[in-house]
Amino acid sequence: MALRDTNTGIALAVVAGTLALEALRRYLSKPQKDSELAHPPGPPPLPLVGNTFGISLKEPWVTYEEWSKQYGDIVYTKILGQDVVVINSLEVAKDMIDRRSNIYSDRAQYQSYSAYGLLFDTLFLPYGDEWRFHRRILHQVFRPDAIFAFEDIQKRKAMQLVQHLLSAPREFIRHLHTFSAGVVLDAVYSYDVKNLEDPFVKHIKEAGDRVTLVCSPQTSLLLGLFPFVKYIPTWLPGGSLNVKDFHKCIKRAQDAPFVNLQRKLDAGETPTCMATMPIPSTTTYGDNEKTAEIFRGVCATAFFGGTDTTAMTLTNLTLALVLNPQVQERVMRDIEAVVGSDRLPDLSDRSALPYIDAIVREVHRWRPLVPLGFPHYTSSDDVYNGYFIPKGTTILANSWAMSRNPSRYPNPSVFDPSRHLAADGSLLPDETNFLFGFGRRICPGRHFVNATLWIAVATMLAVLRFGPPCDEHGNEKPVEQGNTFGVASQAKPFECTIQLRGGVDKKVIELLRAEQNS
Ligand code: HEM
Repeated sequence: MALRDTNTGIALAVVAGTLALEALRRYLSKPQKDSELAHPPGPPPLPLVGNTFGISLKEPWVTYEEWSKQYGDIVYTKILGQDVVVINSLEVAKDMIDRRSNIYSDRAQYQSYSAYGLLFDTLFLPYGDEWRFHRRILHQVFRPDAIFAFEDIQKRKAMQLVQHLLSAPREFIRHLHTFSAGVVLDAVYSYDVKNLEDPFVKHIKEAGDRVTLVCSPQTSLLLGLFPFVKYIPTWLPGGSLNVKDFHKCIKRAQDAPFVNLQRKLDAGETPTCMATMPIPSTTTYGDNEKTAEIFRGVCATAFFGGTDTTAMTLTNLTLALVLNPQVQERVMRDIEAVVGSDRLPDLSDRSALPYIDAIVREVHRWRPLVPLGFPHYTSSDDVYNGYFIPKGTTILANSWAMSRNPSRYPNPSVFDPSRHLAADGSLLPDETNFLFGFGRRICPGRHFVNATLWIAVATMLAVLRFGPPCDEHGNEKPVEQGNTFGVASQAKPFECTIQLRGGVDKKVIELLRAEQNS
């Protein structure tokens, strides 16, 4: 990472200077407010920097939740001259972002997005025709009734995951990443990943990391003020921001999977994956070449958007299982009753095993992966409940605060899947969709990832038992329960034990072996 290899003191000074200059630029260039209506309430801003320094750097979502106790569900603040509205309640978020989605569906556009060619990725595109075209493709592939096409991949990869966990349990986080990359790469490009050393995975991972670096708010600011940073040679500190090298890296990650796929097609294979799905003739954008280029970008978006998110959620899920043996016991009993012990569960058992879906929902709620969602941006002025929300306001939906609402989720810090079940054991209507965002921008991969997580939990708990770590004398050690911080937040690395559970039928062991040898 570029900022990691610079001296920390210099980096801090550059960032502080950058922030101050940017604040001054925005303050001077900002037109006066043109409405008599008040903004929503919020903490009084300091000149130039606004409320920037009153916000926790590690957990801004906690600061915003505290503000909501004083100012209400919708809080206005100014960060570096930028209007920001933070929404802390699910009802208000639905009211604004879902019901007024024609106003709340845009994304802020930083100069770095176009300079680095990031607009191949749906996530960064402004609201408009090209974005709609992306969403049509994503919907066609990942809508609930289309994802069954990927069931075999999810099942096969889950069986490989169990094998990996049994053979090297200490490296479980690595296996969860291999599994996630494997499912998504196979679903998108029909590429079979064996391990994380795979050169293909390395290329795509490097491209993903560099996209994350360039789109971070600090780098965007830095590049806005010091555009020459783009030309720093690759061998100097900061060289990973070199724009020419960046383009090469992204192009390699986007094109290589297609070259590989073409080889398969030339050899007469008929792989089922996103990249071979026919694009309906109504789904075009510009000429054929442009359509094909966009299609490659949407495939890469699915890989970038789907891989780390799946692995990080599985890491949180493993922590939840280690800390809650009673949850594991219940799943094992359910699987025994519904599936028996001589085969593994598959997605056809899903409706008969609602507790596993409840676990998946609860892990999204218990440790929200993207606690502030991805910022939306208003494309025109709005008036909400008598408050003025100007065009160009950044909208942050505080999913973390929503997931901690005690009237909706009593004892919110407790991992309790049964809160998603009715008294008769059936699933309640899904109230955890907000953890995938809002309105027209809601994550298009949510049904696919929930199916992937379901099959992973079902397969793991049919065969394995997760427990706390032990020292060399076999005594249990405490489990690390902290969280990392960033745009996405996950469990800090922790230790655990993973063992074959008692009573697993020989047929199941043979099935797993057969999958490993295939
Ligand atoms: C646990 C896993 C995941 C979580 C928590 C998650 C969460 C999110 C969130 C919060 C957003 C922003 C939504 C908004 O702006 O309101 C988003 C956007 C997006 N996600 Fe996911 N996601 C996950 C998995 C996936 C997967 C598996 C895929 C693809 C197969 C995917 C593809 C995308 C794309 C393309 C967008 C951009 C949507 C747009 O801007 O229109 N995500 N995701």
